[in-house]
Amino acid sequence: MLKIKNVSKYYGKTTALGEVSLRIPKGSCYGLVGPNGAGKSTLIKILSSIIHDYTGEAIVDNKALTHEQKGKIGYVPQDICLEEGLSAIGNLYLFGKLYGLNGKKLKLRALEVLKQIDLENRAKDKVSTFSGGMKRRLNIGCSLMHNPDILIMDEPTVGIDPQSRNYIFQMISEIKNDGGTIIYASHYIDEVEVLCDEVAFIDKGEVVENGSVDELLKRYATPSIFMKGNPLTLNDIKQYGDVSAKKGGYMLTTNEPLQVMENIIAHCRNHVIDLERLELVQPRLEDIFFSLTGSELRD
Ligand SMILES: Nc1ncnc2c1ncn2[C@@H]1O[C@H](COP(=O)(O)OP(=O)(O)OP(=O)(O)O)[C@@H](O)[C@H]1O
Repeated sequence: MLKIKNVSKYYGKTTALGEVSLRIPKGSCYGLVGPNGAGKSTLIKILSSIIHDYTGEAIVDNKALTHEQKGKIGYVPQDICLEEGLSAIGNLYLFGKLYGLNGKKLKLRALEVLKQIDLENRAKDKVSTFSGGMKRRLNIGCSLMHNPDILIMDEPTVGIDPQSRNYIFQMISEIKNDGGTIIYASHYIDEVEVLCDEVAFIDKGEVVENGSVDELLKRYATPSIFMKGNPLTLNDIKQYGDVSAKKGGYMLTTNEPLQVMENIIAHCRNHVIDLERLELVQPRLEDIFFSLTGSELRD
């Protein structure tokens, strides 16, 4: 379990984080979601012991985040941090040594990690010849060298191809299956929705909401129905819920979507309206974030 209690960090007059408290369960994939400048990287840098001048407490397995606890954490920075002139295995050796590995242990661990990041066939190639996605995978591999219990990833899929993105997702589910904890910061909320068990919404340095993804979806998202018909007008449907025009049709929110769908079908049949589309729209985390903060997540 990782706990953050009343953590604040200021840069001059800028509040990067204000009294943030979170509990991150062991073995979970925990999403930190917020727009650019929300404070995600600052929180991650505190947990990775890169930033020390903060107030509040960070606690790992019931102990304050000290040098000893630091070894339990792996950090994948937002910007790729590799030695371009070294090979993939050379970089893994370098980071492994920084974490205190050497000799046979270092070599064995590097081979394990190479397999995990699926770069065995490029082990001896220089990083400067790698694609952006391969560099991202190697960057993650470097942070796994000391076999951390908690892996913190800061926007790990920015600027990569879909194939590498899938590799990263696969890696995350394998780490989770092995009992590892992942903290995944992203402003790609669709990724968080797929990968994470729990999520914290961060905006302007504050946690505006947190909890299990399923629970938040249930708690906040009102079901919506999208419909399009010829000739379907606002007057035909406004009696069934809140309606807004969207994509050439109408979006209607209601707490009784199935009943309303039945009513609309009956109404269209009785009024000779050709109903071209009638769909239940799945609630999304992105809509919840927007309704709570008024902030958009995308660049
Ligand atoms: N070294 C710094 N000096 C001054 N202000 C900073 C510094 N680092 C971050 N900030 C400010 O702190 C706030 C939080 O930034 P942070 O990088 O933590 O956000 P973020 O959510 O990670 O955003 P992004 O996704 O763009 O990295 C922002 O207002 C940012 O401008």
